[in-house]
Amino acid sequence: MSIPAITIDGLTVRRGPRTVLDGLRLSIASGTVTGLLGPSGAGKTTLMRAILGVQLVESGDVTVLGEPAGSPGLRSRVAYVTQAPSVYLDLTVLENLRYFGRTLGLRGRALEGQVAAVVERVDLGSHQRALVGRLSGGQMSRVSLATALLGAPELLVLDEPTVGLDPVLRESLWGLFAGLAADGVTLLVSSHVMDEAERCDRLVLLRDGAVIADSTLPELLATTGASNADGAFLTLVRRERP
Ligand SMILES: Nc1ncnc2c1ncn2[C@@H]1O[C@H](COP(=O)(O)OP(=O)(O)OP(=O)(O)O)[C@@H](O)[C@H]1O
Repeated sequence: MSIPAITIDGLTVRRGPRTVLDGLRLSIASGTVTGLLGPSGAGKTTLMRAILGVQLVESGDVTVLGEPAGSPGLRSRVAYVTQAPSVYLDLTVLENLRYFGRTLGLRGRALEGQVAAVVERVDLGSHQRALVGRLSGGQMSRVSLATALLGAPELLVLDEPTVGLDPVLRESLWGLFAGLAADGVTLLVSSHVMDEAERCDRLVLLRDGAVIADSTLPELLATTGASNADGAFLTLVRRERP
C-alpha cells in the first residue's frame, strides 16, 4: 500500500452554531479516485475546504502530501475545482489558461506546452479560441478543470464536477479522472449522485458530518446486501438510526 495522500485525524469543524464535522478520521491512498458521497449538507464541501487548508477548524490534524493542510509548499501540488466554474467569461479558453498558468509561475515554452497539454486532456481543442462565456455548461466546467490541471498537481479536489452534465459528458469526465489516477494523481471527487460510486476506486460515505462507510463499492454491496450504492447508503443509515 502506498503512502496516503491525505490523513485526517480527529477533525472537528463548527460553522455557525452547527458542528459540521465531528472528530472525523480518514485516510486517502495516493493515485486513486476516491468518491466523497453523501446527501446535501452532509459536510462534503466543508471536508474539502479543510483538506485545502481554507477552513477554520476547531481541532484535529489534516495532513496532505506529507504536510499540514494549507502549507505554502502545497500550493502548486494541490488543485481545487469548485462547484461553480471559476474562469473568466470574457476571455477565450486559451487566454484563461495562459492567465492561470502565469499565476503559477509558468512562462514561455513551459506555459504554452502545459496549456496545449491540458486543452488536449479535457478535449477542448476545437473550442480553444472561443470566449468561455459562449461555451456550454459542460464545456465551461471542463475549462475550469483544465485550469486546475495546469502545473501538474499531485492532488485534485473536485467538488461535484459532474453536476448538470449529460450522461455522455459525465462518462467522459470519469474516464479523464481514471486516466489522471493511472498517471499517479490522487483525486477526491464529491458527488451526491450515488450511481457515480461505481467509477471510484474507493468510497467515503458521509452523513451529518460523520464517515458512515469507507470502503470499495463491491465491499459495500457485500456488507449491506444492497444491489447498488443508493441501497447500500440507505441500509447504512437505517442501521445507524433504526
Ligand atoms: N458559511 C457557513 N456558515 C454556517 N454554516 C454553514 C456554512 N456553510 C455551510 N454550512 C453548514 O454546514 C453544513 C455542511 O455544509 P457543506 O456545504 O459542507 O455540505 P455538502 O455536503 O457539501 O452539501 P452540498 O452537497 O449541498 O454541497 C450544512 O449544514 C450547512 O448548512
